[in-house]
Amino acid sequence: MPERFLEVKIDYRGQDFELIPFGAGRRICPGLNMAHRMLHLILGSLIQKFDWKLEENMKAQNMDMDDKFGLTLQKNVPLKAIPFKI
Ligand code: HEM
Repeated sequence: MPERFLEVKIDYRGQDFELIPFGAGRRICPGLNMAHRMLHLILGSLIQKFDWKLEENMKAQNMDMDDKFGLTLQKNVPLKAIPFKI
């Protein structure tokens, strides 16, 4: 639910410990600014240039959305999204 971050003023640059995708403190990711710029471009390009489908016989409503316990949240069963050019 990415929309849970809309309207929320959480700093992702290592100030609010409820969200630290780049770590925090002295060893914080030095690529943070570059990643922040690139991510929007990459994600935007993937959405604009391709349509996406699930594996054969897989329906969105049957997708396994369970997660694994750990330091970061990972899907229990990896999502295989197949791009096809528009
Ligand atoms: C979405 C993209 C990225 C994420 C989520 C990410 C996340 C992280 C995290 C969590 C750490 C560990 C920080 C810590 O120990 O507190 C880290 C370290 C590091 N990242 Fe990134 N990173 C990203 C992109 C990049 C990019 C684009 C570069 C370089 C161009 C980069 C270079 C590094 C380096 C060199 C370290 C080691 C820093 C150190 O140990 O002092 N990262 N990153």
